[in-house]
This record gives sequence, structure tokens and C-alpha cells, in this order.
Amino acid sequence: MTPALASGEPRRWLDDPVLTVEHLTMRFGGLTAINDLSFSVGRGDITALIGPNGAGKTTVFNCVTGFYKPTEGRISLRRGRGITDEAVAELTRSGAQSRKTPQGEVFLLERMSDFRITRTAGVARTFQNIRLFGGMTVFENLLVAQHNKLMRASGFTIAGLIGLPGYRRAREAARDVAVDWLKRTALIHRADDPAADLSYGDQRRLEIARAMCTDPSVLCLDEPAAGLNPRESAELNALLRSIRTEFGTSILLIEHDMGVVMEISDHIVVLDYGKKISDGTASEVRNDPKVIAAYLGVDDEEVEAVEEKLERGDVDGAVQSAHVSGGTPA
Ligand SMILES: Nc1ncnc2c1ncn2[C@@H]1O[C@H](COP(=O)(O)OP(=O)(O)OP(=O)(O)O)[C@@H](O)[C@H]1O
Repeated sequence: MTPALASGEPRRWLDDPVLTVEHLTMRFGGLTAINDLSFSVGRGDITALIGPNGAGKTTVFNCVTGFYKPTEGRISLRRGRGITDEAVAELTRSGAQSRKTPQGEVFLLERMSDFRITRTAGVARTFQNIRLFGGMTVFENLLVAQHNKLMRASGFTIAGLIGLPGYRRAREAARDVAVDWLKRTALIHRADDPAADLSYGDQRRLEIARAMCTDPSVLCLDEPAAGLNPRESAELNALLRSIRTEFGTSILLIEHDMGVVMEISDHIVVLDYGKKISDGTASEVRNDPKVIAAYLGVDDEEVEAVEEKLERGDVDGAVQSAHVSGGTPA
């Protein structure tokens, strides 16, 4: 039975999570960037990871995608519906990186290289700073993304590359996938242009298209709305919603644009100084005094005053208190 939120809404994301982060800690020398963090990403949900600058959001992404080896903790990914907690526990005991089950495959990402996390666990990522192949065309960027798939079809041989029908079919399928994503992201008319010639908003959409060409189990987006104008932000919202509804792809998102976060997220996890301070739906998190305090830079002793005002339904007053106590919005 799914535990309920204070508001009575069920915590759906705990039912059959695609990704589970448990007791994650990441230290850099004397600095603890992530401190005993646990949260789940619901299958097919848009989950946002938010928090003030330096809260540890990118570090979580770097642990999930294998760029960093966590100091402690477990990060399990269940590729397939209905994989049990027991299957994850058995994999943990076995010391292996992954294990097939009748429902699919389970992976322990903290044991895997970034390359295997992308290729076999199916975690795709975009970066805060756009990382496209600027000199290649828009279309070529989407073909390169499918390189792993094509190499498998070639049998990793030259003969395969030049002659095998299996490879030719895979190449045609890769082209079809690329064209489909160019249409979905409204970039088909730019297919033959160098990626570097696209506007900033178009490049952001191309990055997402490139990640989606790999058919990911989890799509990690690091600040996809950064630098977008309101029209481009609205287009991004529509694209992410369509990815969720049409493909059922689970999305984990870092985002500072609260308009985007509150509008599209099914579930929001809030970090501050590497610790989780709130975890719930948009309406829960929006009214959580700890979140308001963290964003507005309230001193610890002022949090109670903010909480009291919020309990009375006085959100404006709570925000005012936060400003008076010297905080500035992040
Ligand atoms: N490779 C590293 N070496 C040392 N310290 C690091 C490293 N990576 C991150 N940190 C530190 O960890 C803390 C969390 O940083 P992180 O980039 O994860 O925060 P963030 O929430 O993503 O911030 P922002 O919103 O500004 O991008 C910061 O104090 C940062 O300086």
C-alpha cells in the first residue's frame, strides 16, 4: 500500500520506482557535498531536484550518471516494471553490477562505470552547458547518438559495416528515429545546418532529442530551461510533457526556473547544503516553510516565524518575514 502525504495524496513514486537513491553521501576532502540523501524517481514521472546554488544537485547527477563514485550509498535502477526490493537486495549481496529478473534487469549504478550506465542501464543526460558537436549537422548529431546501437548491429566488424543486411536495417532504423525526433522537436527544417548555427533554445531541444534517440530508461536534464525566453520555456514544457505521455520516459530534472518546475513536475525533491529538506508534490513543496526559508536565506531561528505564518495560510506574510530577516531570493 502506497504511503500517503500529509495532504492525503499517495506517494506514487514509491510504488514501482525506476531509480532509488539510498543514503547517498559524497565527500570532497573535508567538504560533504551530499549528506545521507534518499529519494525515489517514479516510473514515468517528471521528478525535479531543486535547491539553492551549491545545494548539491549536480553532484547527485554526477553520482547517478557515474561521473563520480559516491563515498557511500546505493543507487539502484530497475529497467522493467515490477522488479521487487528483494531482487535489489539479492543483487547487493551478490557483489555484481546488474542482474536479470523475470521482469527486466536491475542495476547498481554506484558499482558501474559512466560508460556502462549510459549503454546498458540506459541513463541519458544533458548538461548545464550545452555539449553538442557544433561542426556536425543537426541530423548527424542524432546519428552519432545512436553509434552504440549501430556498432552492435555491425557485429563490431568491418565486414558488418560494409555489407551485412542487419547493419543496413539498423542504419535505416537509426535514420528514421533521427527524423522522428527532428519532427517532434520542430528542427526538421534545420537538419542539414551545423548544430552550432542553431539558436540557444533550438540547441537545448536538439540535446534532448539526442538523448531520446538512445531510448533511455531515465532522462537526466541539467537546467534545460537555463537561458530560454518565455516562448522557448513553454515549448520545452510541452516537449517534456509529450516525452512523458507518449514514451513513458522517466525524467529527472535539475531546474532553477520555478515556473517550469511547478508546472510540469509530478514530484519534487528539495536539497539544501547536501541534505533533503522536502519531498512531495508541487503544491506540498511550494508551501513547505523549510523550502521557503532555504530559498530566501532565512536564519534557522526565523524558520519558526515563517512556519507559523504559513500555518495560518499567510504565504505573503511568510515571504515578508523571510525578507525582513535579511534573506534574498536565490
Ligand atoms: N569536484 C568537486 N570537488 C570539490 N568540490 C565540489 C566538486 N563538485 C562539487 N563540489 C562542491 O559541492 C557542493 C555542491 O555543488 P553542486 O555543483 O553539486 O551544487 P548545485 O546544487 O548543483 O549548485 P548550482 O545550482 O549552483 O549548480 C559545492 O560546495 C561545490 O563547490
